[in-house]
Amino acid sequence: MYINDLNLSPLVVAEPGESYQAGAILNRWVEVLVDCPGTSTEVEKGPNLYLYRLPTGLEVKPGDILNVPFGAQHLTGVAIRLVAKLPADLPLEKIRDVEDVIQKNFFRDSYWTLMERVSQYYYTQIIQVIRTALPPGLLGRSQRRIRLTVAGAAVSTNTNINALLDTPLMRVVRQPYSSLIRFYLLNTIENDYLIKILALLNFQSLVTKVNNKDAHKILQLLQQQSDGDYSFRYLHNQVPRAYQGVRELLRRGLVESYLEPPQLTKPKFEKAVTLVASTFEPDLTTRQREILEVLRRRGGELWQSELLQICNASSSIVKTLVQKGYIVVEEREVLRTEQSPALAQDRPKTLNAAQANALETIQTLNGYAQVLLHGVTGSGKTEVYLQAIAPLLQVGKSALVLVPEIGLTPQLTDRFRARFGNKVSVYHSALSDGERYDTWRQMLTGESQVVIGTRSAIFAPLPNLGLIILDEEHDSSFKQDSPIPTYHARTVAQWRAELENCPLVLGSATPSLESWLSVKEEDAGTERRGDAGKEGHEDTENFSQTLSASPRPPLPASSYYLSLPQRINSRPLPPVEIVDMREELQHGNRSIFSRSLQEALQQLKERQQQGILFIHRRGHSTFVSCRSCGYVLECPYCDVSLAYHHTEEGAPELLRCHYCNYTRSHPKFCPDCSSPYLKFFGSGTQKVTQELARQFPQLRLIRFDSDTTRNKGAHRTLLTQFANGEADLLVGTQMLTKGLDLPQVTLVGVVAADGLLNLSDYRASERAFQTLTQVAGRAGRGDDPGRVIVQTYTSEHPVIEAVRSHDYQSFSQAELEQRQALNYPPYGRLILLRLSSLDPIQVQNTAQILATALSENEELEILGPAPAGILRVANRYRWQILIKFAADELPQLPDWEQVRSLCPQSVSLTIDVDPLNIM
Ligand SMILES: Nc1ncnc2c1ncn2[C@@H]1O[C@H](COP(=O)(O)OP(=O)(O)OP(=O)(O)O)[C@@H](O)[C@H]1O
Ligand SMILES: [Zn+2]
Ligand SMILES: [Zn+2]
Repeated sequence: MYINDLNLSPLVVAEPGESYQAGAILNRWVEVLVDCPGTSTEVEKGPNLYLYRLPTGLEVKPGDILNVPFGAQHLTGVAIRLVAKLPADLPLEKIRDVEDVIQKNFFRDSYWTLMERVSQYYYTQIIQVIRTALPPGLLGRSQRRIRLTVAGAAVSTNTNINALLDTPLMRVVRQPYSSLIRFYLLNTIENDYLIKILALLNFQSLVTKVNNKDAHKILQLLQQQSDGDYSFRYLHNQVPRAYQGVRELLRRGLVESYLEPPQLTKPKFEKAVTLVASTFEPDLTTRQREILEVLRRRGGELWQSELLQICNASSSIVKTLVQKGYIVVEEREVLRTEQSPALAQDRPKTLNAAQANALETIQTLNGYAQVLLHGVTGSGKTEVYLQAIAPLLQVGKSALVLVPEIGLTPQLTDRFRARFGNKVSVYHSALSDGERYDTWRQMLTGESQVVIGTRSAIFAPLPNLGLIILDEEHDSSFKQDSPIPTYHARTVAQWRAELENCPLVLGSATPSLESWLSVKEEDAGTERRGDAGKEGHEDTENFSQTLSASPRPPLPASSYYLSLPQRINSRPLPPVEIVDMREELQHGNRSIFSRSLQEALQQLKERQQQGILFIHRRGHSTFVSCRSCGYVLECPYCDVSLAYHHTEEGAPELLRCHYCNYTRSHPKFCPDCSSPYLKFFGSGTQKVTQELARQFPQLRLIRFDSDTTRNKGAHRTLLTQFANGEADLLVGTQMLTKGLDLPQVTLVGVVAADGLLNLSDYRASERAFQTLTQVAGRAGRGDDPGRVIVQTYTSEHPVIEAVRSHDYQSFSQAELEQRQALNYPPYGRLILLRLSSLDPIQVQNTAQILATALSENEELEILGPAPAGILRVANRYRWQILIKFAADELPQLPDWEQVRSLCPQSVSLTIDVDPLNIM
């Protein structure tokens, strides 16, 4: 954070009145958003919004990050709006001064507007949106610190130049940064040197000029501390009016204030060794020369730890070389961005006609537009993304690529890294806080780059966005169910593309019905939404102007439909065989594997090919019950049965709740009737792998589910093992269905499709079709033809038929007709109110009261209140109300604050806009 400190707090603090802008400033007050709810004496303007005065000489603009006093604390906040005139009734003396500008222009206008749209559309306070967008813990928990400047240190040490060279500031200045920054810093030193000398000459008079008693106390405290550095809070505790004292010292240039990022997210420093001598003199021992040679061969610069490791040397030899003047050792910041193994450089492929056409269309787009790239599995969508991004990087722009799950990022990121090298960074919630923080700061530099990330990466603060891509755009993991805001990354991406005026590419083999309908309607020339043209870019001077405006879905962009109807090299899509498990039973096959699948598994080994087995559930079995009395083992906190988990021979047998993670040991006897005959029902990944091991001992297996991929890097390790041929069969859940591109996989088996089909959700069919098509699409991507076997007890289901015939069009046609008839999305819109409480009666009553109040609005269709699909989870009782309305005419929506006020304290309410899970 040091660099920023230098930029943020000027080394020389201007005397009041000296500022050339002083006269021009009319707006003397500013509304500041702080991340601190609750009561304080500050003048409140709205939720988390407080009014402050701008001290003379301090220039503040909306979007700056500020430091403000708040009660007895100091907080970080965002400047929202400048205010020229105050209402007459405001007690002026209650308004406190802004302390300082921490970072200028942090939220650019378009970024801020994005925050506001998310806040309005998802009925979430803006501070919650900001929390979602920033790396964890960046706002609010930052600590303001005060330290002596060079002049301050001179005053304190009252000694010579040498002492000055060891002040915190000088240490900062001596940090090795890029040559440009270094140049800047060196210049600063020169100036500073003058100040320093002046300070030395002058210090007595400087001190006498400080005529504030508290300031003197603070100076003393800082002098006694070896680094000359304290948190403001500490000073505040020690000195009654620390606030004024610090201001005085700041004004005199004796101290400077800086913001220390949260503990978790401090920059990481390591020692770097740089070769500074060009010739090696005879004063060197052979060993020393050896080390210098290594350094030279590696380009003259290495981390010290690396150098020592390569040379198998100790740090004392480095010290000697420093003393002899051959090398310098400096502390340097290491960015904790996710590392990947070195990759062979990859060249753009020659596109086939459909790819070339798609690329050309994308490249001719100028500004905001939406492209649906509908390409069957293995049609080369990723290659189109890569080639669309390449020219953008050439002109200094950046690209944002969103992917559904971390499970598939290693392979995808490798492909991007092989093409674009270290211009690629990864951003998702499985990174450590430090990694997230550093990756995020890397984005702020504005260098052209590619960011690949999951849902929340849609908020990546890339300044020069040239393209946004959502890969597998239909995937439901782009939607956040909780916590609030319950945003959908696709919706946010549409706003963002509009605000940044860049194209948005939605890629999928099985587009969501939302995206499909929007291109179909564009085709038919119909306008779906009536409010086009209402909005240009927001007024940028005034941040909060839209705070009260009504929320709106993204504007229709000019949209394009691009199709990649064939696989690369005209490879056929794999034939899909449907096996009716009822018939298997009739033929006396009681195994969980049909005869077809057994035969195919048998052949795998013989043909030296690989297969993927998809199971809907992790764990062993869905439930355990007693054969004697029928008792089912259930979670004591949720209304669900416990799943049996048994990882391997000798491991403890456990029962686990998949909702709240409650875990207990597997009982030997029925808790109800003490019978020893407990039976497992349903099959999860564990049971299937056990069964496989029994029936096909020759097959080597890898289990890939959330149990086996919990550790960091596990996804990559398991997938690499499989890709290297260390196993014959990959057995896993949902997370292996997407994006895997392994040419040697010829067989895909779906153990039981029924778990996907029989969900009581209006989206169940769509989701089942998408999942099964994606899984099937993993087979036959190489030279050997693929084969897919889907086992089911309901072979007549229309989804099964559509998957068999690879027929997206007629499936979505039929599905859309049903949705339209019932006014479900994408025709109608939904808002789901989720209520929960520890008190079963109160939550039910509240739900009833809310539903009654809401039904007064005739434009809304109210469904419910109804208990949630699983009434009790983690001891909380859950009820819900579904609100349905027409998408094209936004009705007068309820006043959510009023709705909230109907909820007693013990009942919590979440408003889920455009919910995907309504079970
Ligand atoms: N023009 C091309 N010539 C040769 N090979 C190509 C070409 N385009 C893509 N490929 C290769 O074809 C394979 C499939 O491409 P890719 O993974 O991009 O498909 P996809 O459409 O993204 O698939 P899915 O949606 O199923 O994940 C990859 O191995 C890719 O390197
Ligand atoms: Zn029993
Ligand atoms: Zn539970």
